[in-house]
Amino acid sequence: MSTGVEVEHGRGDWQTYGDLSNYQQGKYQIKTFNKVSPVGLARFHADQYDVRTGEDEAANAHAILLRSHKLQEDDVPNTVRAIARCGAGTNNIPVPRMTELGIPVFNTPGANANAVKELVLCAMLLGSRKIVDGINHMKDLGSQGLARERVEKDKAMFGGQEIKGKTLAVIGLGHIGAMTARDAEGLGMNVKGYDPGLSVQSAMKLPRDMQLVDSITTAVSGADYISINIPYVKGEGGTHGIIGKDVVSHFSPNAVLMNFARGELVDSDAMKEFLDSGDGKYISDFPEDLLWDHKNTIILPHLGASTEEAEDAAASMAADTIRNYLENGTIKNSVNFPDTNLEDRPKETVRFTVVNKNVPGALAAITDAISSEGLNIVQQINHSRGDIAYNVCDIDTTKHDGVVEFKNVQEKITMVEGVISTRIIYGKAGTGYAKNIEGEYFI
Ligand SMILES: NC(=O)c1ccc[n+]([C@@H]2O[C@H](COP(=O)([O-])OP(=O)(O)OC[C@H]3O[C@@H](n4cnc5c(N)ncnc54)[C@H](O)[C@@H]3O)[C@@H](O)[C@H]2O)c1
Ligand SMILES: O=C(O)[C@H](O)COP(=O)(O)O
Repeated sequence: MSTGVEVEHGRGDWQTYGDLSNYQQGKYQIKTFNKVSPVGLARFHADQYDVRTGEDEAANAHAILLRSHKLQEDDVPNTVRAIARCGAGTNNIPVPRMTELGIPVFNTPGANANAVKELVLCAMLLGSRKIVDGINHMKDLGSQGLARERVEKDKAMFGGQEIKGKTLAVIGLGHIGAMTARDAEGLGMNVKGYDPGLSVQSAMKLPRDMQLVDSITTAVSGADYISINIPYVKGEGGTHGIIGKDVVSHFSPNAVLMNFARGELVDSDAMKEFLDSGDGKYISDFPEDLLWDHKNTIILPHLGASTEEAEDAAASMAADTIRNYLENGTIKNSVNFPDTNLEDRPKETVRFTVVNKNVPGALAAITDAISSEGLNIVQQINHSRGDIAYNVCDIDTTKHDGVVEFKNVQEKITMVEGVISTRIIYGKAGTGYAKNIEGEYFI
């Protein structure tokens, strides 16, 4: 990807940060937590990437890929440029802190939605027929040699209902909720849904006859089945315990709540009270202390996204996203950084990116520093989101024979008030990254 011109900049050794013994110059280092699909990891070509799946190998990583691992700040060395969640929920990542550190966090919208939807449909059937009780009963009978003798007689103990004609309420009509609503209608159910942030993309996937309502309580009132498919967000205005006493008080006595989103969305005390008082059911892939062994619950391991297809799709999307960021500076599907996509880098230019606090004057300081070194910006993009701003500039190298002196300009820009990090995306993979850490320059 070189233009033939040598760009003189810091080597990105990060010597300050300890052990370099496993650091291969010239390759991006990818650290994984959890078991990430090898199909996805294969997107990191071995000539440019070194993927580390072992424990204690985070030192000097350039990017992190993970699933549900609860990421701590200590897992994130200063060399890390980006983090990707192979999946939807990013509540296991300290996203606000990563934003402060200038690190984009990505997820993989929709990549595992079909898998979750299928498990929700399965849960609905588990909730309408006594399938689990029946299986356990047959095992008991079998172990006593009575299975064939009692099978017809005992079936009367396990009668159920059909889902056709029943009402399903879907809370959250994103990738999973919209698919669930559509397929439930296909199975002959009446569907209603609630989502104050419904996207156009999701709205287009909703079944034609579904009823959109304007509150959770309206959605759950009179519903036979309820599926919650929203993110878990801590703090004020968040979704912690959103299915609380007030909402549960609107449940029909026999309602089945399916929670394949996050355990913390449901207030366990309120749910237990509801389950104690009638025939309602709770089906989830998140075990909560008060609920996991209740007679009216069916609790699975966290299996929603655990299909081969979903694991491959989520890991592939995460790997492509990280590659696009590391190799081109492009941001897509970030939960804390603005979408940013500059046209392909023109020939004979060098790409330079800056992450800075979204404060007045930073952009001007960056462009001034570049022009004061006699360098010309050919194309540029600057986007912001909340407290963070991101710039990508392509800088002309044609007027420089041999060496373009970029070292000084990078240091100058990195040390501008409010700048967090800068990157020269050129030459050897993994080099050219500089950070302003509390007023000190690291490269
Ligand atoms: N069990 C699993 O393995 C598994 C797998 C994937 C996702 N999930 C969970 O499911 C959640 C949803 O996944 P998705 O892919 O559909 O995400 P998504 O972002 O496509 O959809 C989420 C939807 O919820 C809506 N929403 C947010 N807050 C809401 C509220 N208070 N009330 C109603 N709607 C609200 C949003 O507007 C959005 O449309 C994830 O955040 C994750 O926590 C679990
Ligand atoms: O948010 C998600 O995508 C799911 O909860 C899947 O989690 P997992 O990748 O750990 O199975």
